[in-house]
Amino acid sequence: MPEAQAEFAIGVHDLVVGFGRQTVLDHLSLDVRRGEILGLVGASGGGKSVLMRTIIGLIPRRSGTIEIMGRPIGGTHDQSRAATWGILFQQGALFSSLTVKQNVQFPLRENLALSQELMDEIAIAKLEMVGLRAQDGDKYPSELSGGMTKRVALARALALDPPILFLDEPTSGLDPIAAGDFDSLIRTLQKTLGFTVFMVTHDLASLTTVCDRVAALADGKIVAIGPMRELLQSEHPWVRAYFHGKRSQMLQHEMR
Ligand SMILES: Nc1ncnc2c1ncn2[C@@H]1O[C@H](COP(=O)(O)OP(=O)(O)OP(=O)(O)O)[C@@H](O)[C@H]1O
Repeated sequence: MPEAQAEFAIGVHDLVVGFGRQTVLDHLSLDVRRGEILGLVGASGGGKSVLMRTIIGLIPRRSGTIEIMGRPIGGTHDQSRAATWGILFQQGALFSSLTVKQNVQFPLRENLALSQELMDEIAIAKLEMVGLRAQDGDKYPSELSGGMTKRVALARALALDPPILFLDEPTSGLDPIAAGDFDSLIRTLQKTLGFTVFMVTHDLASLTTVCDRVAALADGKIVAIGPMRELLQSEHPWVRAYFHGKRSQMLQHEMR
């Protein structure tokens, strides 16, 4: 199907992934709609990162199909898809020996042949887009706060204007104010640019305020998916325990 007609940005069908004798994802199916922010929750060690890494081709699958923007993708890393998604890994994962500007320019250098002048302009535009200043571009990662590091990583993930953005626990390690600011930034950019977001998170505030839908991963499968208010009604034991456990109840009460 041509990209313009694909209803789903990501379509995962009957996916099986494992390591040795361990099966992590067991006939898992999941559709991510175009232009939505989908949050993925699941137990620690339940396979959230494995699912994300399999979708982007970093982990081979045993069986099942994966479609990105209506096109099937291969079982291993597919370089031609580099401009289709941007990724923000949990720790930001910036190159410590490169300046902020060089980090943001990295995907441009890898995938396009642009003049240095144009790359500088793009890098500054991307930094401003994520709320940083042009002069921050000359700093090194060690000179940045946690919130700034995430923003630089986001600017780098969006350098090639990808239609899909993968976020792996984007607010982990941030204080509540910085986390809230980062959530708002994601929401604003998504509304403005219209990309699709696939976000792994444990952050109840992010799930409630940013995600259009939330998917719950348990026993290697998606056991519930829908807007947060529907997930809160789910009868699945793990989903109930997750959202109605003592800690979640306390937070939800505080968020009211
Ligand atoms: N490269 C690998 N080789 C072998 N086992 C792996 C590999 N990557 C992940 N696993 C295993 O797959 C399972 C799922 O791991 P995964 O990192 O996806 O969990 P997660 O849901 O992201 O957890 P967390 O919320 O703690 O980050 C774990 O048992 C883990 O040990």
